[in-house]
Amino acid sequence: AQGSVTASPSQYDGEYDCPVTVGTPGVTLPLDFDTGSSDLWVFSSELPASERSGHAYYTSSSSSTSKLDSGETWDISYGDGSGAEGNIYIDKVTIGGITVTSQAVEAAESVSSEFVSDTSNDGLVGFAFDSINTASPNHVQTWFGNAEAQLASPVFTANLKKGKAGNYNFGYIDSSEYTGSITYATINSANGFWEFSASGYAVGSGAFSSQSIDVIADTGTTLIYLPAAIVKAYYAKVSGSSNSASAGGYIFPCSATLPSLTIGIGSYKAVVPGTFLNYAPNTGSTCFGGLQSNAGIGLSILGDVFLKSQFVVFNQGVPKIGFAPG
Ligand SMILES: O=C(CN1CCCCC1)Nc1ccc2c(c1)OCO2
Repeated sequence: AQGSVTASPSQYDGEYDCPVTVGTPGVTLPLDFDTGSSDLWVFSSELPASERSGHAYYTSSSSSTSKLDSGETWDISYGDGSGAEGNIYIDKVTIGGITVTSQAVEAAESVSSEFVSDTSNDGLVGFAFDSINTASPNHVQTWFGNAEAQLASPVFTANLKKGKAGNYNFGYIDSSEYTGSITYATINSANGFWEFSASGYAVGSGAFSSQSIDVIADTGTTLIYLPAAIVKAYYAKVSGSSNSASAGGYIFPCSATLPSLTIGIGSYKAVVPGTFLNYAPNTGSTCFGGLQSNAGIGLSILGDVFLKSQFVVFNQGVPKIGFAPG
């Protein structure tokens, strides 16, 4: 089997949400596909009504195929401080025409305010490695982990776009979605992430600095977070920029012309256009950068600002990750 699903950007490309059908009869929910985590969780009838407002949700008792995963709970916290927790049902989950008949569906009993107010999604699908799934006392498998048996190849691809719909494909690589050739990097999955070493960076037309940068590819994170020294070197080329405590990161005049950012993957030079690095308006005539320091995060993240400039192959078989111009 093979599948494909549309990925729709929220405002400012903050996240990319995809329709996922759960249970029988199916309820279709827009879920945030997140290669930085490994829980599939949904807003549910078990939430207080106040936390469900503005959201669609899963009601396990209305699904004839739902079965309580007795004794199992989940509780997740994300790097941005948001979180959710609840209990678990086994039910049918279909994405892009591919159905997993016995998927662990983590039903939310409580969600943090960030999720209540983010009405773009009604939960998440984690596409990282099973080792960081939060179900307890036993891990549950990701949807992709369960779907792999149906796929010709243990791959999914991300074809995210700036300001318009893109897609995720499962089980195949569509050569019409990229140009040139795909360059792969080996994945170190020891921390449960799609983690690899980038080979360096360049700012605009400047010299490429060859250095190993440990990064994760995370579709669930909006921005790019890199070591402070690299970020400082980037904004040194943006007149009027500053690292603003009140804004929570680097800002600059919205009229600024931003240089591109090149990230090396092996010998491949992945270029993020300067326009992608003006993320969104801040206050007044200042704008907030799509590249920010990783200080305090503990790792570097290639989030959507980077990923939407590329065609990305996530191969869980090896594991390896591939990039080509989108
Ligand atoms: O938390 C996330 C991603 N997370 C994915 C699930 C939805 C809520 C956002 N990313 C993230 C991770 C570390 C960070 C950060 C953001 O901001 C500063 O440090």
